[in-house]
Amino acid sequence: MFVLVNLKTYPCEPVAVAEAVRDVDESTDARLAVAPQAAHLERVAETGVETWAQHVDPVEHGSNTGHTLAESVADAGAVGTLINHSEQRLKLADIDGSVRAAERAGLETVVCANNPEQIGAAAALGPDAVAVEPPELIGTGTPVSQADPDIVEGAVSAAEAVDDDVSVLCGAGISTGEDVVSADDLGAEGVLLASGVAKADDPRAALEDLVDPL
Ligand SMILES: O=C(CO)COP(=O)(O)O
Repeated sequence: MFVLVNLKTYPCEPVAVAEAVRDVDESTDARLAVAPQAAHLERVAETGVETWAQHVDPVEHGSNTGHTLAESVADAGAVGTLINHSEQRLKLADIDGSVRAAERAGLETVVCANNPEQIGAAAALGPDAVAVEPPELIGTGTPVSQADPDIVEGAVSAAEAVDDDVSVLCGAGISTGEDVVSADDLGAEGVLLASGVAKADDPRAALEDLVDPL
């Protein structure tokens, strides 16, 4: 299973969380990675943890003030990027442009979507993976894998129908090892989570719990 920890803009210590993700990754067969704020990518990547960007824009080098260039996040040490997160929604043409920009920079891509219908559309753009995250469950601590298992199974079927090379992750409310096992049982190849680690009193212990049953 792939466990991708999104730090959003939570007030956590990104390097300390990165070191915990790196250390826990070494103790498990699961693949762990962390997605900090763009401004923290370099410091996080220097810890040796697998580092992801939270977003890249559909732009090239040039006059694009304030945009996030895929090549810059790759230079900072990111190896992948989220695209179209529920908190950073893009138009369809821009999702396509961001996937192409990420590919150009050699970044792995996970395109997020709300439901199986959108997952099918996202898979058609040819990312490495898609992630289904019902917005109403994000940050609630109620895991999608238990609250809405149909949406995870539906996302797996929708992606498979379009392109079975595209992996499916799920996210929203995932915070325990049991939640990750449920996601695995429903056919997801990984989970995307945030508050369960970034807002935990002890992020390292939260991560250890997450991977314990894997
Ligand atoms: O949006 C998410 C991950 O990108 C999910 O957030 P929570 O894990 O806080 O529900």
